[in-house]
Amino acid sequence: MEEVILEQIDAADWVYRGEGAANLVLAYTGSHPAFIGKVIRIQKAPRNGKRRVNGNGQFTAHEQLVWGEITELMSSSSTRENLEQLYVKHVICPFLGPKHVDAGMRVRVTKEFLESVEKNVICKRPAWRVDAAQVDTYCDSVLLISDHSLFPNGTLKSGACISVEIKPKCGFLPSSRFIAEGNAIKRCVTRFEMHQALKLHQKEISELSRYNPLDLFSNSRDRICKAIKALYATPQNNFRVFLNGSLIFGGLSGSAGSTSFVTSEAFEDALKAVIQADNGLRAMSFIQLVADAVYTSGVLNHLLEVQKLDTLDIEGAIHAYYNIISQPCMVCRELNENKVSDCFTSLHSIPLDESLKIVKDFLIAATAKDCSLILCFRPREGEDAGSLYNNIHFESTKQSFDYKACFIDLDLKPLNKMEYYYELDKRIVCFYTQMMKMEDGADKAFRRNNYGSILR
Ligand SMILES: O=P(O)(O)O[C@@H]1[C@@H](OP(=O)(O)O)[C@H](OP(=O)(O)O)[C@H](O)[C@H](OP(=O)(O)O)[C@H]1OP(=O)(O)O
Ligand SMILES: Nc1ncnc2c1ncn2[C@@H]1O[C@H](COP(=O)(O)OP(=O)(O)OP(=O)(O)O)[C@@H](O)[C@H]1O
Ligand SMILES: [Zn+2]
Repeated sequence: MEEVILEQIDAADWVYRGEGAANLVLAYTGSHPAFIGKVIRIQKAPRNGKRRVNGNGQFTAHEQLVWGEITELMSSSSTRENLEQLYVKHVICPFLGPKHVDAGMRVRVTKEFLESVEKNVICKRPAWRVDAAQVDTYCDSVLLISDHSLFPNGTLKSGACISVEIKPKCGFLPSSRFIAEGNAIKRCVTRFEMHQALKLHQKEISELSRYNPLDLFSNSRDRICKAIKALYATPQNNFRVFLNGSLIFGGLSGSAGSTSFVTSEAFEDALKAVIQADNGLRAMSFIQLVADAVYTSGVLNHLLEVQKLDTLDIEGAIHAYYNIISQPCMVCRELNENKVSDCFTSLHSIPLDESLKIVKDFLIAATAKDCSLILCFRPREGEDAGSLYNNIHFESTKQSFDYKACFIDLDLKPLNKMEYYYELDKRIVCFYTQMMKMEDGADKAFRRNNYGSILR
């Protein structure tokens, strides 16, 4: 195909779909065959002038060591943007399968295209996202990927299409021997639950989520359903629903508050287009449908395997990181000399390739702990044995759906985030442990007072 360059005149065909901290995502509304059914992912630049810790430019020398053995990543004369795409294609895709991952392709854009897009979508963007970052108009390409909230070649005649986006986060409890005794709580309380407590304290969320990732990854139909119900009740940034590509549930580009009566009524109404159930039953039917698809597709089993590449936990991997950057280990330095356990000392004497593997696997797992899954459904009319898609028969509404499952936001995590990961982990665990102690203390005081009053 002749190379297409997106220019100022093309900007009007791209409409706001959503955004995260790093990228702005636009859906195509025009008629160019190369772009129908696609979205573009445009990199943002923070307004405070600081580069994101994800960084731009190329791999650092230490990153070249970590990723060096994956020749496909090294052989390019690439920019960071190309590397991101090659990382999805050559590192993540083999784990999750090409059916569930679209690495996309880079498309060249002019500065005027990006400036025009920025102007067109500004009114759709949440104010806090606008304040935080703008389109990086110095990029000369954007990533073109399939619009996973639609079916390719879908026409309006082929019926409505409903998709759900789930950010499942980490689905297992770590069991690494490097976890300090004082942090043993990590072995029995999920990272998600502990992080919620800190987020609430920092007012990043207004209520604790009811979602437990262990339920979603449990492989049990009932527990998966429990997880989807919890995501529906407290969606935050973990759950959204789109109808024909338009948001009908959850927070666009950020966190949503807990589901109110009004929100659930509106959702119930929007579901009319796809779920053939009585009013009041559609949302529950939809939740069941999503749970069935998660269960039968088994896609989360693959994701969990990738997450579990993090075998040592950040408390172990951080030492390997210092080996790679050839600097004194700040973690061991902070522990006073007789407290540095033998297992840390032994980690500092492993061969370099072992350290590289530990950190590489940790970073791949970090991608898998932060990505999202989009499940997209369309009602199937009549028998279509030739369909490319999985089929699910939904007994409670007597409907059949085609569905597909794709992962998005499979970004490469920068090596220089390792210290941040260590610090964040410490903060999360510390806050949670303190909170438990205080609750325990308050509980004891409560019991003391009550027994006291009973005795009196
Ligand atoms: O550290 P976490 O678990 O809070 O994850 C971050 C996410 O927070 P959340 O899912 O809300 O807890 C965070 O999501 P939000 O921006 O809060 O929606 C990002 O996905 C961040 O990744 P990156 O810095 O954009 O590459 C994520 O950072 P990574 O840890 O994946 O690098
Ligand atoms: N291929 C896609 N198909 C449909 N919708 C998409 C696609 N990619 C992204 N989106 C939508 O755009 C939103 C933002 O995309 P994405 O998560 O990739 O941004 P990000 O800036 O990388 O996020 P983060 O804050 O996690 O770094 C998603 O939450 C999703 O709703
Ligand atoms: Zn160390």
